[in-house]
Formats: sequence, structure tokens, C-alpha cells
Amino acid sequence: MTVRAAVAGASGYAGGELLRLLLTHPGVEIGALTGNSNAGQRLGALQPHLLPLADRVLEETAPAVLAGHDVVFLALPHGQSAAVAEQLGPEVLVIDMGADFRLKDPADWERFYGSPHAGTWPYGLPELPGARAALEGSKRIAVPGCYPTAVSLALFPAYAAGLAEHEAVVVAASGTSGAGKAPKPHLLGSEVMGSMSPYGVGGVHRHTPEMIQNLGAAAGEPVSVSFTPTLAPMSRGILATCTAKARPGGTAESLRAAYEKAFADEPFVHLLPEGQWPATASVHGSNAVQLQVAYDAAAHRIIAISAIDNLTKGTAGGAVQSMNIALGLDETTGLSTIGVAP
Ligand SMILES: NC(=O)C1=CN([C@@H]2O[C@H](COP(=O)(O)OP(=O)(O)OC[C@H]3O[C@@H](n4cnc5c(N)ncnc54)[C@H](OP(=O)(O)O)[C@@H]3O)[C@@H](O)[C@H]2O)C=CC1
Ligand SMILES: CC(=O)N[C@@H](CCC(=O)OP(=O)(O)O)C(=O)O
Repeated sequence: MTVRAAVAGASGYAGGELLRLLLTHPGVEIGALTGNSNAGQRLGALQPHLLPLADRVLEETAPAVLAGHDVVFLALPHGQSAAVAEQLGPEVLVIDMGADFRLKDPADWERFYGSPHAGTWPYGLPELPGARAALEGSKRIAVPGCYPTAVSLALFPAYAAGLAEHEAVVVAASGTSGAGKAPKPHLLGSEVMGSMSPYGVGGVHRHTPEMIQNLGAAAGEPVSVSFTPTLAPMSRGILATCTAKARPGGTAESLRAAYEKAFADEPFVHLLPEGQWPATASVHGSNAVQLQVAYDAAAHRIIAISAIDNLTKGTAGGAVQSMNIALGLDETTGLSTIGVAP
């Protein structure tokens, strides 16, 4: 089976990473590529690493251009996907890499994104309990945010097993590609190089309600999340350090067993051997998640640390993995767990 896929937002970081993956996917033929300010440009001028597509020209992001494809990926800024998606027929598999359809609670959306809520689609984090069943055969998929991917995978087993108190504390570092390609003063090389800095502090980052949604579902009860993102001087990667107070009765052994059980059959999530710690460099360009969990007996806290590539498992790889499930393909098709090092 070969599907024809269009990519809206092909000039951006997420769209570029998606195309890198689709170029080696045996079941996908790449159709229309669209942009906004760069419509009319050669892709080779914008994404020079995608050599086989260098002579393709970006078209306008318009329904007529995206029509006639089996799959349409939307790698557009937040708030832009809904208007495009509603022009695409129900027979088209639409995969939104933006935030528009991730949240269930309209009040959360309006509070963090400041616009009317477009709706909720099946959530493309297959490793979460029950997620695969919702993705199978689906024609609409909401790809998670990059930080919620790293954090939800790090903590959901502790909540699903009832081992953690319902107050999580997360500090995560991201590479600058997480902020997209559009120029921003705080992303100037001279601001970022040789420095780490927090942003979105104090419960205001828009990924907070997504983490709360995922961890609350795993726990079966509300979970609060105090989330502090930081910007790190690297192009790709997220390292998420997640902690929660341990519930009485839990042990290092029961914690380890819960994580081993949760990820035993997962092709992309690697619970590292005890004593080995995740590193962003190890997942560079791969769809793998490296994960480790520890029990701090003196502080009575669970510490779970994950590393992902924000552009691969954190968006484009997650999108391809979910597409594979929706289409009934092997989930790992076109995806690699092999990183680039050093
Ligand atoms: N970067 C990351 O790590 C992650 C990104 N995502 C999501 O992917 C989406 C794209 O992000 P990213 O690639 O980083 O952003 P970029 O800024 O790098 O790219 C944005 C893309 O959207 C296009 N675009 C901009 N404005 C409009 C518009 N009004 N209508 C149609 N197209 C438009 C741009 O076209 P042009 O260049 O031609 O103007 C470009 O192709 C976002 O929703 C983001 O949340 C999700 C997870 C991780
Ligand atoms: C470093 C940086 O700025 N990161 C982005 C997150 C990017 C991402 O993956 O999230 P979305 O898919 O929701 O855009 C941020 O903090 O907003």
C-alpha cells in the first residue's frame, strides 16, 4: 500500500523533519508541499538537507492544493490548523502537528491559547494507556506537544501504578528548534550560545494543561504539575527531569517493576539499565525515548528522567508513528531508533 501525503508548513522545522522521515518511508509518496510567506520558493533554498526534494516548489496552503491526498500533515502555527482541516473531507487522514486539537477541556484551551477551542482529536502518543485503540483507523490525529511527550512518558507509569502523589514537579530543557524557525530576539545566537535560561515560569506554559490531562488520565484522578521549561544551547533535544513525592509503601523495586511493565513491548521507549542516564545526544535524529527512573529514599521522591529529540519523537516521528497505526501499518515503519553521535 502506498499513500499520497501532503505537508502544509513544509518550510518550517517540524515540516522539514517530517519530510526527512517521509523520504525513507516505504509506504508514502510525497505530494503537495505548502508554505505561507515562502510559497513560490524552491524547497532546496529553505531545507537544503532534503536533497531529493530540492527542486520542489512550495505552493499556497489552500484547500484546493491539499485536496486529493490520502494523508495531510499540518505543521502550522497554533490556531491555523482548524480552518484548513475543516475544508478536508472525512475520508482524508489529517494529522495536526500543532496544538489545536490536543486539549479536551475548552476552558484550558481558551486560558492558555486565548482563542475559541476547535475540538479534540485522538491523541498521538501511542504509548499512553488506551491511545493505540483510539488511533487505529482514525481519520483525525492530534500530535502531542514536545514537552508533554517527554514528561508524560516519564511519569505516567508511576501514576498508573499508584506509586506517586498527585503533585508533579518538572524541569525540562529544550533545544532552540522547539521554538520554530521564525526569528525571535531571545533566540539570537548571541543570546542562546553558552547560556541556559528559564521561560514560561509559574504555571503559564501552554503545555502544562496537556501534561495535567495525560497524567490525570493515567492516575484516574487530578494531578497537578508545576512545569518550568528552560532553553538550552543546542539545536535539538529535550531532557525532562520529573519528580513526585512517593506514596507510602512503594519501594525502589516496585517502581522499577512498574516502568519495566509499562515499556516492555514498546519499540521506541528504552528504559535504560540501572545506573545509566538519558542524554539528548543519544536520541539526536531518532524516534527513541531514553528513560530512567530512581527512588530517592531519603527525600521520599520518585525521579523520572527522559530524553527525546523534540523534532523527531517530539513531533514528526510521533506523527509518522501515529499515521502508521491509523493506516494499519507496522508502527515502526519509516522510523529509526538509531541516533547520530557524537
Ligand atoms: N519545533 C518543534 O520542536 C515542534 C513543533 N511543533 C508544532 O509544529 C508546528 C510548526 O512548528 P515549527 O515547524 O517549529 O514552526 P516554524 O515557524 O519553523 O514553521 C511554521 C510553518 O508554518 C507556516 N506558516 C506560518 N504562518 C502560517 C499561516 N498563517 N498559514 C499557513 N502557514 C503558515 C510557515 O510557512 P512560511 O515559512 O512559508 O511562512 C512554516 O512552514 C507548530 O504548531 C508547532 O507547535 C510540535 C512539536 C515540536
Ligand atoms: C524551546 C521552545 O520554545 N519550545 C516551544 C515548544 C515547542 C513544541 O513542541 O510545542 P508545540 O507543538 O506545542 O509548539 C515552547 O516552549 O513553546
